[in-house]
Amino acid sequence: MKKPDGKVVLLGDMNVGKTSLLHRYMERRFQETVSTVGGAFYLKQWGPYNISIWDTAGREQFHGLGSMYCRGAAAVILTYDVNSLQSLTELEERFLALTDSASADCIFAIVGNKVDLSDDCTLPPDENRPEKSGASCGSKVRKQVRAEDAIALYKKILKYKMLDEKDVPAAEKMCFETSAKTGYKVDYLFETVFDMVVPIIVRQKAEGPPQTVDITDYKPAKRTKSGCCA
Ligand SMILES: Nc1nc2c(ncn2[C@@H]2O[C@H](COP(=O)(O)OP(=O)(O)OP(=O)(O)O)[C@@H](O)[C@H]2O)c(=O)[nH]1
Ligand SMILES: [Mg+2]
Repeated sequence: MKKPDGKVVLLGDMNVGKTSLLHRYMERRFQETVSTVGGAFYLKQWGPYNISIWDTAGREQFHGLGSMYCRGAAAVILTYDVNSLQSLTELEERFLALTDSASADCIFAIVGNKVDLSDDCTLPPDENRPEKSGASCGSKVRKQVRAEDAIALYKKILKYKMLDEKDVPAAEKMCFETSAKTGYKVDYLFETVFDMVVPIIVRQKAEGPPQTVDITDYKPAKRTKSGCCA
């Protein structure tokens, strides 16, 4: 197997569509998924570099693995469901701390997935939020999370990381809305992130191998019959 030069990690609550986004990008289709167990990765050739893209499990029981997957990551894609405010809140409360093990110059992207369920129902900024999830908006569900909410989270991340807004990509550039189902903005998301991680990969390579063990170097002692990689 080719050795990855850099790592991108998808984090976020269960059911937000991390696996579906990765399938859509790598396999060019939307297919039924099962909730991820542990983690799995794809390798993507980007220019002269091999980038490993890690899909992690959002389920609470696998939470402890998150910081291991993030170790040395050049980028973290924090994913939520635009129809679930709770899934955005979880990014701050549960997932952000897992990124402490990422590279010091790690890029952060915030991705609101499943816009196909609500893309023509954006809540106007001056309107109160619906009381309950699933408020009707024509034939679609009203979107619960506004782009401004994601931008506010990005700014909180910069504060948490003690980064200056001037030194990092603008919030508007790093907050995306996607649909794994229709493919909307999925290529744009991954390709923007890949372009941004190249300088980090170049620096990481110049500095030599990391002193910490990388999960991507892990070689199982014995393969199961199915060759499972979960
Ligand atoms: N309508 C719609 N459904 C989606 C989209 N992305 C994912 N889904 C559905 O949402 C459910 C969860 O998707 P997954 O990709 O398995 O979610 P996940 O974030 O990987 O979940 P965990 O592995 O449990 O952490 C599945 O039923 C998907 O078919 C999308 O963009 N639009
Ligand atoms: Mg999954």
